[in-house]
Amino acid sequence: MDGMTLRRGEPHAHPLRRPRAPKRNQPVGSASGDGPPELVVSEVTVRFAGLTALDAVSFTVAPGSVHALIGPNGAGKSTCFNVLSGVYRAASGSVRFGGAELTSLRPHRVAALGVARTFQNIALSPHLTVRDNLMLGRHRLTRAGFVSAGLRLPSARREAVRHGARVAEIAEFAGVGDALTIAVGLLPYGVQKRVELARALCMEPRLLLLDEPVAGMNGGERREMAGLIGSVRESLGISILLVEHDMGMVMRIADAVTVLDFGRRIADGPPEEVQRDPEVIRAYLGDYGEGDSGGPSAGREQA
Ligand SMILES: Nc1ncnc2c1ncn2[C@@H]1O[C@H](COP(=O)(O)OP(=O)(O)OP(=O)(O)O)[C@@H](O)[C@H]1O
Repeated sequence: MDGMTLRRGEPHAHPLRRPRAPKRNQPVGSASGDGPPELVVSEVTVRFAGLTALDAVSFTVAPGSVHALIGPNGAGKSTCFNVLSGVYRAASGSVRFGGAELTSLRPHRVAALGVARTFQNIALSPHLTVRDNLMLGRHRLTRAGFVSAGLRLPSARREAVRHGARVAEIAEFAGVGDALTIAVGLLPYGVQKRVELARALCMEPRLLLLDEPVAGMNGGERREMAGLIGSVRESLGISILLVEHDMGMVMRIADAVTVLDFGRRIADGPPEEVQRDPEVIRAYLGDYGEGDSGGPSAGREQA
């Protein structure tokens, strides 16, 4: 299953047999020849004690699209991500990814279906090298058992070589190929965030959940990350659902936007429509204060 497709439209090519290593952001292939299925979130409700964090929220992430989930602080975005990745249970509603119902699955079962996630705060092992962190991302694809790996049986060695080559390829794609032997904790913040995205790609996902991928980055780092996310969509055909406060980035890279406010969906559609929606403008003005530049149409100049 891992890395068998060079790019969409070339389903039989094997990226590891290519004569030249891909340069940064060149296609590296996806998990399988299959495109991702739709992600259909239907009427999902989540309650914490007396608080309704998500109130019958519905939206659909089209296959191969970049879909942004936005909203003021406390709107329910992280709660939604946690439902999609199996961390929180919904009180009601469903989340279908192809033929699978995700709401009843635990996180490792959701991951096994090809749903990978990055976190708001970097969740890498800082003392391990980039290569080792990325190899950990391939854990679920590893077939060699503990014993055969420990005994360094030929089959386990061959598998390790194959995963190592794939890791190097994905690292090149993400622009961190030069850092494979460096401990993650020694790298600049923006590079660490790209390593995190690369680790998610190492799971050969069909759907990527990116939680504030450019939070804390400077302008240059933001542009690089936006370019990388665009490349993931264009080269790998992976669906991407992202939570992001940087509205400039959302409006530039998202194909569709869902807006939450107090746990309710208040808008859903193409970015240019959503940013003109009076209810969305009201929600943001309420959150940021009138005249503040943090509203949904404010960020075009950002990043
Ligand atoms: N584990 C929890 N227990 C109780 N309440 C929670 C829990 N997680 C979230 N909430 C509450 O649910 C609501 C939605 O929170 P959530 O973190 O999903 O919002 P968000 O849109 O991601 O906000 P932010 O942009 O600030 O990260 C908030 O009122 C929050 O306080």
